[in-house]
Amino acid sequence: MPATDKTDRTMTSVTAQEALDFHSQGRPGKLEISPTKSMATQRDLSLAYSPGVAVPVKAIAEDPATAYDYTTRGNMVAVISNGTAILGLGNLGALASKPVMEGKSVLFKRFADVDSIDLEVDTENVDEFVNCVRFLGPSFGGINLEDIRAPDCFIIEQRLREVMDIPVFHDDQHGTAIIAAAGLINALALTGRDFKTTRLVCNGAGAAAIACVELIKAMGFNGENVILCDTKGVIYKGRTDGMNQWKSAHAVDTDRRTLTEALEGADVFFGLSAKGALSTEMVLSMAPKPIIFAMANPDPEITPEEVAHIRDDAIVATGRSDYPNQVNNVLGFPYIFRGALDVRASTINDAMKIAAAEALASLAKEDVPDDVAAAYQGNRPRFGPQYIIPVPFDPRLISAIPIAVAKAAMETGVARKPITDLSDYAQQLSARRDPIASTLQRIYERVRRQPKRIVFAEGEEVQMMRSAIAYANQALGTAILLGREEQMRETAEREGIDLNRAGIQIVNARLSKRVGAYTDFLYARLQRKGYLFRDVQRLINNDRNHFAACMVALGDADGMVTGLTRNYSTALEDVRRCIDAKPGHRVIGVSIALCRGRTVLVADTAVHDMPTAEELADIAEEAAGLAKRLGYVPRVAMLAYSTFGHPSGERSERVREAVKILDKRRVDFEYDGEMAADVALNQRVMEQYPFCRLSGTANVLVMPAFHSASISTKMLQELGGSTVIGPLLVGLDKSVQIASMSAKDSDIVNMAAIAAYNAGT
Ligand SMILES: NC(=O)C1=CN([C@@H]2O[C@H](COP(=O)(O)OP(=O)(O)OC[C@H]3O[C@@H](n4cnc5c(N)ncnc54)[C@H](OP(=O)(O)O)[C@@H]3O)[C@@H](O)[C@H]2O)C=CC1
Ligand SMILES: CC(=O)C(=O)O
Ligand SMILES: [Mg+2]
Repeated sequence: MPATDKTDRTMTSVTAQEALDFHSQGRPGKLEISPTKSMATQRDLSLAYSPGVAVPVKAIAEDPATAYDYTTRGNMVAVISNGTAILGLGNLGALASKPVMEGKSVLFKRFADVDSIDLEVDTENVDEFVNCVRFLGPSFGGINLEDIRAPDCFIIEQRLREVMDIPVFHDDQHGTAIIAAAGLINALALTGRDFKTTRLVCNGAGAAAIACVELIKAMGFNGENVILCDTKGVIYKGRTDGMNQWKSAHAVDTDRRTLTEALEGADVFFGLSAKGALSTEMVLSMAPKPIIFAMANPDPEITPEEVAHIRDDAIVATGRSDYPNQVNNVLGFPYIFRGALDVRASTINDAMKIAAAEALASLAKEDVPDDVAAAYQGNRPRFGPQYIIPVPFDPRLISAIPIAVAKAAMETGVARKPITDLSDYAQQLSARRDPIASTLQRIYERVRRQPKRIVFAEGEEVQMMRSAIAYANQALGTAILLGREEQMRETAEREGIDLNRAGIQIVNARLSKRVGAYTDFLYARLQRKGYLFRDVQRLINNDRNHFAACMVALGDADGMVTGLTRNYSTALEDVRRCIDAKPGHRVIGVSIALCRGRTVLVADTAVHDMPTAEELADIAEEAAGLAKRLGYVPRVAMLAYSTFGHPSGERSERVREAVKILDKRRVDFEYDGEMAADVALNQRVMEQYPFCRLSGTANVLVMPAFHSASISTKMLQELGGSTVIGPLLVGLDKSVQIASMSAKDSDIVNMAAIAAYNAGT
């Protein structure tokens, strides 16, 4: 079990009890199988099973490649172990390895949307193991071998690769090697070293260690400068005790015999052995600025605290997520298989591994988005000794790594289904990570074709600056940051943000030549609403929401985003002083909730407290309009606590009345109600009302009042695991979006993109 002390960690560790509770609570274990096709009706059954299923059976028999079209094969990986080297815990058997293998399967899904199942094979006999696995090819697009001890793992992998026509990848070997190589590239760069002259000692000469050493040598590391050690000490030329052919291949001419001797003056330590194998004395004897990758799991060869206690010039990495610099194969296997599956690669070769390592290393050098900063509990990491490698929750991994792997597969001729449009592939990859992406993808794409000028009203806020940079970087248009330039530049300098790039414009309201025009414009609107000229002057000079909204109103910007420093309704009031509703429209808020692959729009989540029947009908029209603009065919449910008159009550009457109003208006979208949420969202429940006019479950939910809208979307987010975007402002004459005060920079960029999209692409 991981230690429970919390000294100087970036993240809290876990207790043994917490780990057991986590695994036993609810449904025991960590995964379940869920169908991808509806099984609601007799017809579904006929299609999914007999007789319908016979059709794809025959098609696959005729052309085996169609298995990728009609079955799960193309996205399904088996995680297979016999439990002979479970993490660094040793040989605890196949059954005991199951929590780790279930874990790997879950990580495949979570990080790269690869479906996966764990298979524990209860034999230590190499032939039996190979014979068990070799016939499983038809079920899977790839085989991930895990926690099988050396040297058995080398023989098993080699033999399976020979007889199977799908990638067979021993993760402890190659996954680990890829991540360690990526970390090494960056640690060498940070300490001014190179592959030719650096001296490396690797403790452990098993699966992970041999693969790490082989990969870095394949990448150009000088083999003469690498010493391997195992439980018997240094692996030197001529040693006979405890040797095998894989160790012999890396034996060197040296008179050093122990790990202690080997490490004297060494630049790099790779630990792929066991807890506590590296002593502080050994660390003291290493060269200046030593690089120490203590990768044994769950407990490293030495802890970062122990190293920090004796020297302050070391770069330290471990395999754990509760220290900085996690060098762990979780950063690799999900994405490597993603890329390999997507081109139907027949194997995962060295070129694909090196491409993955290089892509990972480069990513660590880029500016870090909010989601990653959150994984560091708010301490935004910057490339340096404490951040040489991205963290597993880095949302950029899903697009960066698979694409590098897929390209390398195509270049080396092992891709059976090459990808022609890589930019389209990059978008598909992002969409896999987060269902929001597929909804937003279209918006981003359209904005890119017609870029827009968006004013980021709270330009002095760091998140606004980061979002503006991201907006400009993604070629969405010009990001106008509103605020005092000097302040902004100071903050930017401190935060390492580069404002001197194309697509960024800074506007200081006080120095702007447009102050007069904005003041006149706003005074004309407000003079009969109790505002004196100098009140309006003050609003324009001192209040960035008013200035920004006037910029948009008078065409100096196409859209605006705000919300970080004021609550939603205050920001909306600011904007409404400057911008009206679009003629014939009503301003409302619509939230988009994405859950388990389903998207629903919920309205009104921002403006109307207790809408009248007339207002509810307007809300339905506005929300349906947004749904159409987002590419959905709206099916609007007018929600209430009752369904079609039962139980009756005064509050539901307003909703019923709204349906009648929509009838009179002859609107051109599907709607019905009043109905309860389960009727709207569950096909089987809806079928109990055969007269219901919705052709399927609702994708637009009009709530009877603001409180139910707000409460239900927040519950969806907190309890239902939904991602909720918005509320998006709909119905304004000009394009404005208000982010929530807790918005991350990625949320703000989304809001800015939506503002740009609404500005008339
Ligand atoms: N961070 C990561 O992503 C990963 C970390 N690992 C970690 O690496 C370690 C090894 O795993 P793996 O290669 O799969 O296991 P193997 O069983 O294949 O290899 C273990 C190797 O470690 C050596 N060893 C064990 N204890 C010591 C010690 N005290 N001093 C020197 N050498 C020792 C063994 O020596 P001998 O040959 O003499 O028996 C053997 O060469 C584990 O702790 C595992 O958790 C593994 C994969 C990924
Ligand atoms: C991380 C991993 O695969 C291991 O420690 O075995
Ligand atoms: Mg492992």
